[in-house]
Amino acid sequence: MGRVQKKNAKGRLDRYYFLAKEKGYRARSSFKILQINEKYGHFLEKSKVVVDLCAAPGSWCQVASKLCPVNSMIVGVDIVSMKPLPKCITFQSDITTEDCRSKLRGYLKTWKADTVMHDGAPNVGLNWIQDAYTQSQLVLQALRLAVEHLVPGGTFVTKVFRSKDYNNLIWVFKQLFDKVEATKPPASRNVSAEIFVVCKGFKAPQKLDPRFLDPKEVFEELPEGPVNNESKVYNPEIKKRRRQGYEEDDWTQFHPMNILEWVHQEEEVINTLGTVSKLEIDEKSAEWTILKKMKQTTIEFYECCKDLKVLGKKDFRMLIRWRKHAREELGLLDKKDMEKPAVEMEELTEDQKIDKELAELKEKEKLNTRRTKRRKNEQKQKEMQRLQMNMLTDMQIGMEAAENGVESLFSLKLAENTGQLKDLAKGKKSFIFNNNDKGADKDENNTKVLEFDSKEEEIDTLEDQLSTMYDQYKDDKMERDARLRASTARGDEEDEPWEGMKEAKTESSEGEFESDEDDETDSDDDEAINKLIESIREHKKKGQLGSKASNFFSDSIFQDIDLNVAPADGKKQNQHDELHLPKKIIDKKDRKKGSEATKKDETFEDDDSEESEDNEDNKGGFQTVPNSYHEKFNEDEMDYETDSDDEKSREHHKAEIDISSVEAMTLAHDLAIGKKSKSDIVSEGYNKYSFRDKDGLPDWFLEDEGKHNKINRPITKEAVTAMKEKMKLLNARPIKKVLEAKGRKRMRAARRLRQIKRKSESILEDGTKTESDKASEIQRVMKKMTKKQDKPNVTMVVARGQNRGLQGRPHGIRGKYKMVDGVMKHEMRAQKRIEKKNRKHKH
Ligand SMILES: C[S@@+](CC[C@H](N)C(=O)[O-])C[C@H]1O[C@@H](n2cnc3c(N)ncnc32)[C@H](O)[C@@H]1O
Repeated sequence: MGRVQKKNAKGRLDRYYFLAKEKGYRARSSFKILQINEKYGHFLEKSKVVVDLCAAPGSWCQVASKLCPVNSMIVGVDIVSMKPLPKCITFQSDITTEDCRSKLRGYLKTWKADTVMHDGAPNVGLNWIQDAYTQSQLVLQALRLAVEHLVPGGTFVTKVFRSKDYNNLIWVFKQLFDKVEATKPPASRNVSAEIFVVCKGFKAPQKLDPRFLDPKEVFEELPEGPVNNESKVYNPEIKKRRRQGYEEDDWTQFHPMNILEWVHQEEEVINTLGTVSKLEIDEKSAEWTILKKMKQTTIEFYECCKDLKVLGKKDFRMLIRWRKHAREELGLLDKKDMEKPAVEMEELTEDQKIDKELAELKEKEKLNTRRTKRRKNEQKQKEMQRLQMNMLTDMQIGMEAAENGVESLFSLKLAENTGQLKDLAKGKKSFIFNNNDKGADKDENNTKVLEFDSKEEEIDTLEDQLSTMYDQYKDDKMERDARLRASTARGDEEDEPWEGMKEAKTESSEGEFESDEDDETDSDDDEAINKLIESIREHKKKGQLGSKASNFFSDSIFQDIDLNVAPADGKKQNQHDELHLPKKIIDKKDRKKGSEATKKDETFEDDDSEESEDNEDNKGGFQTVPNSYHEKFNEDEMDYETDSDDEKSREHHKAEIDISSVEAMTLAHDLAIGKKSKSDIVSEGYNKYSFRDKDGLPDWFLEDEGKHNKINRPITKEAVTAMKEKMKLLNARPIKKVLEAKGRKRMRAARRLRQIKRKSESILEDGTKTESDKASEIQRVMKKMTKKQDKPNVTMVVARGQNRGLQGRPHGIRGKYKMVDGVMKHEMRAQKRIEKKNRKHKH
């Protein structure tokens, strides 16, 4: 039993009191209904109409308004006046009167309540008899109102007190509800005799026997019979119908008894506990000084003695055990105990001992298997949760490995069992443990041990495993992450800032650069270029090019290239046969023949010059063809006429270029002001990361390295400012809502126009009217349809005094109205006054 609270002023200031203050509830009893609601299936959350009987000061109403669905109707009534509550209707009335019934009916109208709550307690106090009687009456009245207003299946929560009428009331509740349960929420003080009864599933009988709600019938006295108080101790909630009323000359319900008297008592010991309210302790008595020292005389024992009415079975057992020890201490052993012959334990035979041990072992084994099963289940559950919550990160790799192996990929326990732990400790990793290898030997733990002949083989296998796991991890990640899927499909470099000219990933391109440097034949160059284009096309087909690269290669000149891979033997063919350049460009080239002003691409300057020397007509070599995209960056380097198509194409590129990072902006600035040239960018591409030896490195390693091994590009203040401006502009764009509203406005205007048209047409078709009539009618229609509709006048109403918190239309108000607080109305009036004054001054 927990600590018993004191029922004095200080005792009331318990944690619920402070909690209620903190949460803004008007009374600590709010927690009672909160706890009841929690325990009995959150019925408030499902209630659209709630009636709170005896609601003052209103904390239950507050809870209801918080938990019930939005726009629920909460009606509270109390005999005393209540401060208005937001979202609640409250009124003052005695729930036992006809006035209350009719008012309630008036508020609920045709609605039926899902929940009726009653926390009534008579206000008289001091007089126990009067209290108990009026309380039971109040409960019956509350039940009457509940029966009148509850929906079938509805819930009724009421407070009852431990009294003679308790069982009778419970019996009545059971006739009217499917499920009736008594509860004492933790927020209800132990010192209080209040109990809450939760009745669920209102049966809503067609006809109700009036005797159910008649106090005279319900609380009718039963013929006297023997009282079994003992049963009250061990089964306080016994469902027997006993209507005995109050005992003769017993007008109180509070019966204290001296504890020593009970200890000395020989008969009816347990029965006494059923009748007594409190066991009083006389601290001065000599016997108590002995009993006080017993280890059984605990703080809990003291607390239990204070109020026997609120004790449970466990507490009564503790009291009875304490009495036995007390009697032993005082030398008052029970006669029965004295008479009882001591039971001697017979020695077990050998067979019996073995049987017992066996049974114990079996039990242990059972427990063990149960425990392992439970652990496995728990692990599975965790795993499921991880999956559901998308918590699978790189850690997953290790987790999956743990699932594959006995315990993990590197099971030290297993190494210990096989005697290899020492070698491992020395750093000799010449073995791993794997469950999946079929050819491996099985050790006693049903685990296969793989021994490797050489270190290399071991490393290879490990790498294979890691690569497979990494692939699987990537697949899983792609499956889960749609964004990742999309970005992979677009190409991984999508969001990366400009990194300079990247080393081509394909073997062919790598070879190409090398062959360039080695100064090999032109045919080799051509072949390599063809391969490069081919590989680009393949990438494009697979959608593996980044958006910038896609933009670049989507230029029309690339579409027209007819790839014809040059023969590897190096035989030179006509350049036009090998690589068909777009006709447009060839024409331009032809037109340019003989012109000395041809400027060449800086990057391939040497090659081009060589070629021009070799072949004047540019027939023998590959010609770098300028396109509009290049022109944008280096217009003065290009020398060809621009026609309208080129203009369009240039515009198209301009529109598509989106500088999305400060680095890119810096680069763009540098290019624009001539601080950087194209060749600078190309040479920047050759950085310390460009020629890394990637041979044989696993994908996961390269990918991870790619994320971090990047050149730190300088950024300028101007670029940062430009980016900020760009973002500002982006932010300044109207939000979706505004755009939608504008769209709606336009739609309405179009609809009006259509209507005007339709009406005008019908007017025009009317043969009975003159032309002038028709014209004036059309004008009228147009005026009517385009007229701005005046906003309806809204009357501001301030509710003062008793009217505060009143629901519904205020008396004497017509048309649209709005409830406002006084301050707002005053302020608005003042504002209008000032405006009027200003207008006058201006005139
Ligand atoms: C314990 S309080 C209720 C507290 C309320 N549930 C809350 O949390 O704020 C008991 C209330 O019952 C009211 N009461 C007692 N007899 C009543 C009656 N006949 N009709 C209406 N209310 C009554 C008292 O006025 C008192 O406010």
